[in-house]
Amino acid sequence: MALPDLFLDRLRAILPPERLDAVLATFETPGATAFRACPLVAPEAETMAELKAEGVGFEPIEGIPGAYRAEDRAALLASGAYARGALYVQNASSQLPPHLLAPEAGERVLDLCAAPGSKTGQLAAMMEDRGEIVAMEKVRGRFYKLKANMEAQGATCVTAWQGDGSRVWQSETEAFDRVLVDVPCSTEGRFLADDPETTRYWSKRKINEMRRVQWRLLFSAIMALKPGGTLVYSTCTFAPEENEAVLAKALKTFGDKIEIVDAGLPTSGPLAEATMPGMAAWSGKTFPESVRLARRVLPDGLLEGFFVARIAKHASTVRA
Ligand SMILES: C[S@@+](CC[C@H](N)C(=O)[O-])C[C@H]1O[C@@H](n2cnc3c(N)ncnc32)[C@H](O)[C@@H]1O
Repeated sequence: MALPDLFLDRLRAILPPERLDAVLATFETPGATAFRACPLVAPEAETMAELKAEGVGFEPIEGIPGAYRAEDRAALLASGAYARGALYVQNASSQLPPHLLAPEAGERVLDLCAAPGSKTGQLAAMMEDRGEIVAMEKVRGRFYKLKANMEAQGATCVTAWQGDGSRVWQSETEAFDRVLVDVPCSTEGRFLADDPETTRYWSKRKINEMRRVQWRLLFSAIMALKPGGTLVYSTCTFAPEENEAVLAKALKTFGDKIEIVDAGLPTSGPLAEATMPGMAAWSGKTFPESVRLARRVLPDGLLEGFFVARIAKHASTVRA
């Protein structure tokens, strides 16, 4: 397997031994295609009926509301619904964070690292396009992609801002009901053994660089969240430095003003079987017990490798 040796060694230390072979097998072939309907473009029932009428096969994904698995990717992409923007191709794991965040219509929501807008569009649909989603993106080209995607998905409640999300809290202190922090990461969950491009920029140094960026973003997200609000932190990587260690730093910094709470994922069924709790320790460091409430999603050919955590903010983090 052409994956970096250091990555494989780390994975052996991260995963339970009985899960290792199944996870390694997923790096050999691209995963199945998952998608969701875009109800702000056309009602979901109409889109699914249209796909059926065209002979495009799909089945609902158990445990993830509104997520479907396509039988044949090419047929899905050739469908009328895809051409009209009535459906959006999005990995099943990537559809989890918006469900954990559970935004309600009328709320003010911050999507701190938003492009290309897969989760922003999903949030807007969950909010029935009512309220406001501020969607931030630092990289100019990706910001324009985000804007185009929101237009295509009929998400008029989204205000796209180009800028550095790690600074937004300075002007938007405790201003949002919910915050999604889907941080940039070392993307280990997307590695493919026969595609060197997927691992090209990976290194221990990259992990450490990402960890610093992620901490600044999570800090900003917590500061921008109203007391009483909910935040979801997610990555598509296995590295504990970018996952549990970032959460542990938040707990150390903010104490009992924040709390990691149960992620709220199903406790039985295929999704539950594909996940494991956050790690208790890594590299000689023990994490606070509540970090175990985060969930690691292990890739299984449908779900890609992911990490999700839900944080409740109990009190203001602004110093008097
Ligand atoms: C994992 S991707 C987000 C994917 C997106 N949430 C989605 O579901 O489509 C992380 C994004 O954060 C952006 N980013 C990196 N640093 C940032 C920063 N300081 N502020 C805001 N966005 C940033 C990256 O350019 C990238 O588009």
